[in-house]
Amino acid sequence: SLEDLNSQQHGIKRYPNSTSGNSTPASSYMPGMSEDCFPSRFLACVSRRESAQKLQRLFAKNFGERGERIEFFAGENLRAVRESDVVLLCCKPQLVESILCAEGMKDALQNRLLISILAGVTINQFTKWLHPSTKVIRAMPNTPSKIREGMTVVSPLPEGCEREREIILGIFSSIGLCRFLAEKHFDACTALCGSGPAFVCVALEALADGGVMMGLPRAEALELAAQTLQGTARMVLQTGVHPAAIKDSVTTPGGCTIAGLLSLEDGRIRSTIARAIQVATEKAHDLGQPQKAEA
Ligand SMILES: NC(=O)C1=CN([C@@H]2O[C@H](COP(=O)(O)OP(=O)(O)OC[C@H]3O[C@@H](n4cnc5c(N)ncnc54)[C@H](OP(=O)(O)O)[C@@H]3O)[C@@H](O)[C@H]2O)C=CC1
Ligand SMILES: O=C(O)[C@@H]1CCC=N1
Repeated sequence: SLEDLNSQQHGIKRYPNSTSGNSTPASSYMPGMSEDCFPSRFLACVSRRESAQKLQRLFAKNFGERGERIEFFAGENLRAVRESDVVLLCCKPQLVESILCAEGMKDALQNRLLISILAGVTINQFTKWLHPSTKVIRAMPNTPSKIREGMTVVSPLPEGCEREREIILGIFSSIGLCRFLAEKHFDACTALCGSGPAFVCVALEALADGGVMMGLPRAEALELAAQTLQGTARMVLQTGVHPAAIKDSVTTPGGCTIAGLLSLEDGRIRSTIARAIQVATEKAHDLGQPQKAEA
């Protein structure tokens, strides 16, 4: 099947949301979890009251399709953590120490699952701020999660954490693809899928600009570019065909595609894009080191 081809050729796999085969009823383990391991109650914490109000307005319209509830807290991290089973940490890397070392936080986080999406901050760093009973994992989601087309990479869980694994998949599979990868790859994943949407948007904008240069109306040029990008990416994901094979199949000998491709190669497009991932990876690593992040 296409799915088999995917996992053989590129290891692409969409993990299921379901908890089939699970023998522990969710309610006996974590009261805030629904049966399918998706949280039934969310407590969103920010620092400023205006942010909480803004989020409240935003989520008033599009939240709770599975019956889950959301509440907003400004400057009340400790209270929210005490009422939670799973904590998703999404602050800037340079704020993590002050947030986790706030009075009472270490105790409040005992026996909780802490999921960090912070760039560059390692699990080893977290263990210094936390009680040993706090389970820490890292996740690196990206912006297309907003339309449930995200790519989230999650660090592996220790043995015996099947329930936590299902909770993590329940959360991140609901907003796109989710896969586990060793923590040593996280800085590269941060660059490729965390920063990736920004890099892709530069290419998208440039494609549309080229169309505009040749007389296309701006809106249509952007639509053509975006759908072309989406369609091609979906071919790779759904069929497992290598990008080089798609490129070759488009390229008629002596045609216009090879003319455009040679122009791209003159501009060293491949090494330019690959180097962007390299420097973003190096920077992501530095974000976890306080002195370097501030430099
Ligand atoms: N942007 C992206 O695409 C991705 C970002 N990340 C990671 O996500 C993290 C956040 O990045 P980003 O979303 O860009 O940052 P933002 O500045 O947009 O969001 C940070 C949030 O943290 C809140 N906050 C700040 N201080 C506190 C505090 N003391 N207590 C509670 N909440 C607080 C802010 O609330 P308030 O508004 O009230 O100040 C704000 O809502 C970073 O660690 C980044 O590495 C990971 C993957 C992708
Ligand atoms: O630019 C950043 O630091 C964050 C991490 C990945 C995406 N944005």
